[in-house]
Amino acid sequence: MIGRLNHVAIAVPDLGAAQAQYADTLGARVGAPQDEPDHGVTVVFIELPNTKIELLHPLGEDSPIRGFLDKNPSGGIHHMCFEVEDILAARDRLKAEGARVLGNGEPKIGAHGKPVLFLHPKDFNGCLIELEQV
Ligand SMILES: C[C@@H](C(=O)O)C(=O)SCCNC(=O)CCNC(=O)[C@H](O)C(C)(C)COP(=O)(O)OP(=O)(O)OC[C@H]1O[C@@H](n2cnc3c(N)ncnc32)[C@H](O)[C@@H]1OP(=O)(O)O
Ligand SMILES: [Co+2]
Repeated sequence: MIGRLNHVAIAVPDLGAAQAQYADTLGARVGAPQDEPDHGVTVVFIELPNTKIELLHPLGEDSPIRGFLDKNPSGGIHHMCFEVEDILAARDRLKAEGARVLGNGEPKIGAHGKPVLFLHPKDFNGCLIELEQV
């Protein structure tokens, strides 16, 4: 059911510093910061030949990554995003398997303008999973 690895997300305490590190130290192709108010984050995408890295920084008072950064003040890998062809079919299959779909269970539009859903990290070996319909 899951397809390509769309991105690996890293929560970072200083977005400008992380952006500069990927651009200058690692020599990567780094995009511009993008506010995602519906998701409570500002994101920067880094284009790699085979996938993307998403740098995440909290946006607003109720950011879902605030607790993670409080626990990991120097940052850390936050989630992996897998592509699916049919996100509602994927959601229903996962729910039937007992996985917890986060939020209200309905897809939101993600940073690429496509529907996304998140699955509880405790149901997947401590790894928060994002699904994106492509
Ligand atoms: C723009 C979009 C896109 O790409 O298109 C995005 O990616 S938006 C990316 C940001 N959006 C999201 O992440 C939306 C989905 N996430 C959420 O709803 C939340 O972040 C949760 C995953 C429910 C966690 O929320 P919160 O940290 O407030 O809850 P909590 O403190 O009760 O955490 C429950 C347990 O999960 C652990 N936990 C929390 N975040 C985790 C993570 N990212 N990876 C692995 N474990 C994690 C905590 O340490 C804790 O474990 P212990 O109990 O063992 O201490
Ligand atoms: Co993401």
